[in-house]
Amino acid sequence: MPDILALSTRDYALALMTSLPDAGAERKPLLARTVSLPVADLPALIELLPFAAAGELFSWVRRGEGMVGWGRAAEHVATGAQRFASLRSWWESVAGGAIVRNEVGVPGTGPVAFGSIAYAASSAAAATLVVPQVVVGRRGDRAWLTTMTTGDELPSVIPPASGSTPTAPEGVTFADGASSPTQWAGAVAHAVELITQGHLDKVVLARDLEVRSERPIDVRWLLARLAERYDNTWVFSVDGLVGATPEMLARSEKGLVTSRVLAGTIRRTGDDEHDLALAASLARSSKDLEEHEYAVRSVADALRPHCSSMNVPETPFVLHLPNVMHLATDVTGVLADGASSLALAEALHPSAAVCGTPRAIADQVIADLEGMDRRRYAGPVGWIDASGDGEWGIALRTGEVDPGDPSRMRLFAGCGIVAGSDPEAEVAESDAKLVPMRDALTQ
Ligand SMILES: C=C(O[C@@H]1C=C(C(=O)O)C=C[C@H]1O)C(=O)O
Repeated sequence: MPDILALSTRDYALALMTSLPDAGAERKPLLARTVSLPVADLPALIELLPFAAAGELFSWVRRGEGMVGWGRAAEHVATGAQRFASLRSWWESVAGGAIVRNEVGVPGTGPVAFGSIAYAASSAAAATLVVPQVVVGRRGDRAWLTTMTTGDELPSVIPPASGSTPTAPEGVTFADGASSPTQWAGAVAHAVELITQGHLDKVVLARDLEVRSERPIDVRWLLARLAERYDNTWVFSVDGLVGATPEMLARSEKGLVTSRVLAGTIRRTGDDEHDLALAASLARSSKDLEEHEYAVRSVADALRPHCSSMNVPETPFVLHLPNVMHLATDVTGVLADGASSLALAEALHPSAAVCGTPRAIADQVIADLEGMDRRRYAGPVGWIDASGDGEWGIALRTGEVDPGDPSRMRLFAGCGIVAGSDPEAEVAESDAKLVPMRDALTQ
């Protein structure tokens, strides 16, 4: 294994391509070493990412804190109904058998894996956990560097410097995905009918857009734009899935569990005074409050068996993002059964924020009306450490780089549909939710 931190970023990318661990390498124990880094001169985390293929770059960053990683020391892929269980048991054995030197000791240090999980058991997309070769993290006034390998020797550690300048996408075009906005409005109208007839209370319907660029998409460009503009979100990159999600499915840290539930949305106009009036109307809108209530209940019900005490606020607050505002509720609990963050994400997925109520009927309506595979959109995305602590957001405001053609991507966005939903307004809301990724690709 070459000394990866001593290489230029371009050489590094080449070295990476020629030194991926062979199939048998994962059977060796994972070696992980975390050292403290001086915070003072550390560049912004996303700026540290080297030039590499989309699937080799990892990010979980909010307001300059979090982690970035690159390379692959180990990985596990799973599909089907057992995908969560398969990832969990793989991680338990890898992290449990790891040889670790950790001089920092905060959540996210030591062995760590980034993951993203297909929304549906029937999806053609997989669920993956990837242990990067290098992770750099920052939290408050602490920063660290973790190197990991399943080979014999850890890469030698030198303080990281900024990677090369990311390249802007060029000649980007967008085309309808599985359905045109008009067809999708038809699906929404159909869903409203099913709800009015009493078949279900709420269903979340999504649509997709096909993106083509004249050159391979440099995900570092997208991450930097998203981080700069959406500081109320977690800016993620896992295995070519890139986005800025405002919704935290499950965070678990030292026995405290939190989940940020979003449902109920209004578009921003750009006029601050008008937006404040809209925020007030959102907080009073019975349609949005109803949609929100279903989502909060689904999260609280799924967390309760794992918690000794819980706090479920009765009234949501309004979360302001540059493109939209959401009704939001932060649910917290004290963990009673030692479930890992990934096990909690499994228990919570899919919440009514991305599926509906009742869940089984909503899932069937989604399968019948959406006419597409959500792949990893609306599935959990995040990270887990050796203690099981971690953060799993819902992969929203996101796009997936085509693994076979890095100049192509698919973007996704969806809306909660209830009895009072208007199909045209839902098309406009889904357009607003596509704005972060569209802008990152074009501006
Ligand atoms: C489904 C999405 O967003 C979800 C649906 C929301 C709504 O319908 O109001 C709000 C936030 C998210 O929970 C998406 O962004 O694609």
